Amino acid sequence: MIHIITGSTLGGAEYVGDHLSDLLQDQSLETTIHNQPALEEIPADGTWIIVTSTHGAGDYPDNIQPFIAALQNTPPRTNNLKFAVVAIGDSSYDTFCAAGKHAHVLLEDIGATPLSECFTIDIQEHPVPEDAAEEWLQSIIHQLK
Ligand SMILES: Cc1cc2nc3c(=O)[nH]c(=O)nc-3n(C[C@H](O)[C@H](O)[C@H](O)COP(=O)(O)O)c2cc1C
Repeated sequence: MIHIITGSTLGGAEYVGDHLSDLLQDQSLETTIHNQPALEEIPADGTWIIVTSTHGAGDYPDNIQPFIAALQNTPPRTNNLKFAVVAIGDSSYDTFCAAGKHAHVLLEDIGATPLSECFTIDIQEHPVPEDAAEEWLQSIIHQLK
């Protein structure tokens, strides 16, 4: 099972999560989308794809903050957990994609196995972030089958 966990304020990261889910299902892979992620409801095995934007001054969107805090405070066993992070942001901020970059390091710190580097999408360059995310997915999808 591939769990798609989104952090979004304005909906953009949620759209990217929906698009990745559709593409994965087209390849007969099973997905569950968590737009209000709660750590206790998401098994720490299989694959997590975290898709998060950055808000405030390098902060996580509100909806994903409790999930991240729970990961920090009560990390699950991650021996069987692979992950990838898609970070969406705007390069006009000094804190470009800070939330997604933080999530990537956090998951590595708690022992999960990365499937790729943290993938950043700059909305200045990619006003439709789904397209960049789709291209990225093609580069890692062989690891998900
Ligand atoms: C108030 C505000 C603060 C933002 N702060 C950052 C930031 O610190 N770093 C960054 O990379 N992008 C920042 N952004 C850009 C958003 O991450 C970007 O617009 C993203 O596409 C929003 O995705 P969402 O619709 O999922 O919330 C900010 C946007 C807003 C409106």
